[in-house]
Amino acid sequence: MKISDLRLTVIAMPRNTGFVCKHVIVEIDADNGLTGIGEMSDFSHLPHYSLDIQDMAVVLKSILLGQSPFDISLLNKELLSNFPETMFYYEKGNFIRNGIDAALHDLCAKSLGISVAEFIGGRIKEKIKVCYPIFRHRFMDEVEENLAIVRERLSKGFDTFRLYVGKNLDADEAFLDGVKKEFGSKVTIKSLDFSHLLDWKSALKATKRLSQYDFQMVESPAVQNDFEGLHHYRMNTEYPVSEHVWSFRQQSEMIKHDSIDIFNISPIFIGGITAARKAAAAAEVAGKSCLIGTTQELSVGTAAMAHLGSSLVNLNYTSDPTGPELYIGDIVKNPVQYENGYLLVPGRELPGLGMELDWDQINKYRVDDLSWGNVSVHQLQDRTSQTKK
Ligand SMILES: O=C(O)C(=O)C[C@@H](O)[C@H](O)C(=O)O
Ligand SMILES: [Mg+2]
Ligand SMILES: [Mg+2]
Repeated sequence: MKISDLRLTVIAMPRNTGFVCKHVIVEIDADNGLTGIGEMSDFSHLPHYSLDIQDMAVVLKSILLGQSPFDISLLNKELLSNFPETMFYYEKGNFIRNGIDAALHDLCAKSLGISVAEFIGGRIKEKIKVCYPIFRHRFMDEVEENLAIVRERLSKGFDTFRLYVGKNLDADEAFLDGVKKEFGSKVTIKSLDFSHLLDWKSALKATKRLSQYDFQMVESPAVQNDFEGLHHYRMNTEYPVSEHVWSFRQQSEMIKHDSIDIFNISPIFIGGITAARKAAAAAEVAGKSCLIGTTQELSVGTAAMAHLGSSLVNLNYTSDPTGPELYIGDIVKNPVQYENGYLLVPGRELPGLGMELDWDQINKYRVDDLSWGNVSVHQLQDRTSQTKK
């Protein structure tokens, strides 16, 4: 089997909040008639750093055409030399490699008639516990809106939430207080996510203030790449600490500095299923836990994470992928399913990722390019359509 063609389609998909995220659907054709699909998800981070989609297709074709899709290691090596890692969380080269790597996995597994989970080592679980995100409060009047989201999502089976914090601690506290009073033990707060907004000492002070409420762990409580700061934070708190993995150098520094307890691994931020498996194995060898993070993918990207999570031995904390629940639409005929707060892994009987593109939906949301226009810093950081200053 040889790769014969590649297509990239840009989708602009609004979230329920109105905030629009751009994603790229990847299709890789093989000379036996099969097509593998993947997703480069959520280019809305760093909106002013925009990529030329036509140019990207030309470069990717020059790397992939004529190659065997089974040469995944070789192709990843080649992709990495063209779209290298940087030490930055939202580096878009990782997004590009992720979409291609997922499509290669889909294509190879389809050609073998097996699911991606079986292709990468088999299934340990058939469903993955996930939590619903509550985006960062900037104003007190957002507290009631966010409590209403908890109410609505709880009625749909999501009993675990994560909270982005650190911009308005009065509002963070009021929200946690509201959750405790209204929902008590029916609702679990998995994590407080500081998203690198505060230095470790300020994050520690904020954590102490919020620790009168129950939460399981704390994410990104230091500025990016402050490995020692994370270690100091960790040594001064009783909560497990998690951090995203965005480069192997960064992961190795976090291991060396014993910075964290849990690696938040998402294929999008480390550059694919292949890289994510490597990161999970490194975590396992270092005696650390994992969870599957998210950029808020559509169903193709989320299915890839479900297959990955299904095969990991050290996935022992609640994971984050809830993208398909956040957007107003999707691009497949059979979106991934959530049940009682779990993401269901597409079944063994479905070859590849188990997703089928829906061209009516794609044509509804497709746009020409990845250019972004005017998005404010707070919209970017807080993932909201809110324009109030
Ligand atoms: O844990 C995180 O950090 C995220 O989920 C990042 C978010 O900004 C996410 O990428 C989103 O787009 O909402
Ligand atoms: Mg995070
Ligand atoms: Mg995102």
